[in-house]
Amino acid sequence: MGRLKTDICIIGAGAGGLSVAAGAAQMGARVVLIEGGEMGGDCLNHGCIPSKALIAAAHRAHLARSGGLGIAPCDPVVDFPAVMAHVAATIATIAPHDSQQRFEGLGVTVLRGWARFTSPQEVAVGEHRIRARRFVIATGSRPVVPALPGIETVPVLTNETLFTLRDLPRHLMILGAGPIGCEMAQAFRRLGSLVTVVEAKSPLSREDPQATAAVLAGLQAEGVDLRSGANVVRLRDLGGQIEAVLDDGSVIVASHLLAATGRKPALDGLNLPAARIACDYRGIRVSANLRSATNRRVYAVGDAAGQGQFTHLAGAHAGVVIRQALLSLPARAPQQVPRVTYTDPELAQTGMTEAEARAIYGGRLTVLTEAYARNDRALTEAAPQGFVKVMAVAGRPVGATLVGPGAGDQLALWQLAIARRIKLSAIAGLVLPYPTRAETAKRAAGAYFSAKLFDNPALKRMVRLVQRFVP
Ligand SMILES: Cc1cc2nc3c(=O)[nH]c(=O)nc-3n(C[C@H](O)[C@H](O)[C@H](O)COP(=O)(O)OP(=O)(O)OC[C@H]3O[C@@H](n4cnc5c(N)ncnc54)[C@H](O)[C@@H]3O)c2cc1C
Ligand SMILES: NC(=O)c1ccc[n+]([C@@H]2O[C@H](COP(=O)([O-])OP(=O)(O)OC[C@H]3O[C@@H](n4cnc5c(N)ncnc54)[C@H](O)[C@@H]3O)[C@@H](O)[C@H]2O)c1
Repeated sequence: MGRLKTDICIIGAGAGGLSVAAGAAQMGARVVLIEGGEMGGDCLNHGCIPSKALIAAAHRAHLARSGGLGIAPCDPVVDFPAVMAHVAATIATIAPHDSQQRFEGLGVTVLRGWARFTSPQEVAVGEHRIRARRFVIATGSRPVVPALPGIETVPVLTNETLFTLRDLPRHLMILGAGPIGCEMAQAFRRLGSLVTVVEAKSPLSREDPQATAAVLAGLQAEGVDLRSGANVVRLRDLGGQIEAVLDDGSVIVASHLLAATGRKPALDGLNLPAARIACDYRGIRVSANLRSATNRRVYAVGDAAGQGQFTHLAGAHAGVVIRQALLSLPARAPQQVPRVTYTDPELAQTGMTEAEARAIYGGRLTVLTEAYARNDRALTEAAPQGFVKVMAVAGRPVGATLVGPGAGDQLALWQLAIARRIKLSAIAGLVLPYPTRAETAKRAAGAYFSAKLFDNPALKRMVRLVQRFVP
């Protein structure tokens, strides 16, 4: 049995754990990193990377099928095994960055196995016992499969198995229209599957309703059969087919079933009581600095910290832990976390939605909406759908909602502006390259001032006065 003493012991080598490990090791700390599954965690192996690689292939098929701008549409031949080979190759290209070899090269001790606490200051993995000054729980989350009558009798795909498919589903039924459900519905539809989505409540319910409507209109126009406010009351295996009976009496018969009904923190098996670490359904109970409320040696990052499920949030959490655990500096988890749903059109959000801002600021809120239909680049592409909506208070943005191609990339400007409290006047005054979709940001910001500038009798009088005297 190996007994190890270290400065930091990290459980989970996904986005959060790897970022803490890389930062801590390169700053001179002794680091033990424990991974029970695959290095790289969910994002690399079963999440962001395979889903976005699949979405990219589906986008190509969609472009070919759409034609337009003088290009005749065609019925693309989708070679699904080749599409999945692209997905696997993308993972393989990125994997070395997250590999055991790379981390050992950085001086990290990497142990493969499932970790469990044996006491408030010790973790066991296989034959090893690790005592550490600080522990970081970075164990991520797992898909929740709903306990529907008959679900145990049918094969259920989750994100952990979806990307191992070798044959294109003839008819994919998806439970849940959150980001996973919507992204995968559109991708599989574009690749040629029939797709039915059953959503118990409302699709993308966190998002701005106007933005959601634009995304859903796109999905439905492409043939995704979306059943909102519908519940599956019974599932049955018809021998190679899956039958779902909904609460309105309708019946769906599909070849495949994907559960995209949310995720719960992966804390089972950690034996948290042995370390006096409190948790709830969201994750480890942590303070604003991500430290366990009940065991001060312990931090949680990423999905396990229960503050949101995004790779960039896990990365930001890692920085918060490193500041405190290595440098003894204060730090807090970020409050303003952007999110993007990678449908076409993309839906990107940072800061407050209109509804959130209105609830807080009431009449002080100004909402500035700028449609891409007024953007020259969008018009050259004959893709005028979507808009930028900016929530502004006292001359500064407090939220931004973007819908359209590349909305996620264009969100960066608003993320910075809101985080750094940059004034709308600064954005309106930017010189941006023409023609770009980013100009929509400048126009939206400019709209805050245009009424004051162009419909202002006092200003008009002043301009006329000045004009009388200038030579
Ligand atoms: C289909 C899908 C698409 C997504 N797309 C996006 C996206 O586009 N953008 C985005 O920002 N986010 C996306 N996400 C979310 C993103 O994948 C997660 O938020 C991110 O992976 C969380 O990182 P993490 O480090 O907290 O956990 P993970 O990456 O899940 O890593 C946790 C690791 O801990 C290991 N582990 C767990 N328990 C133990 C234990 N007891 N002992 C040892 N090891 C353990 C696991 O094996 C795993 O490798 C997506 C998720 C899914 C499912
Ligand atoms: N682009 C991205 O950044 C991205 C992409 C995918 C996933 N993620 C992360 O992963 C998390 C999980 O995604 P998700 O889409 O699985 O979860 P989610 O919780 O966001 O959405 C799940 C949906 O399933 C519905 N639902 C729950 N039980 C149901 C049932 N029995 N029948 C029908 N519908 C049911 C819910 O009402 C909800 O709309 C997200 O919250 C997000 O943080 C991010």
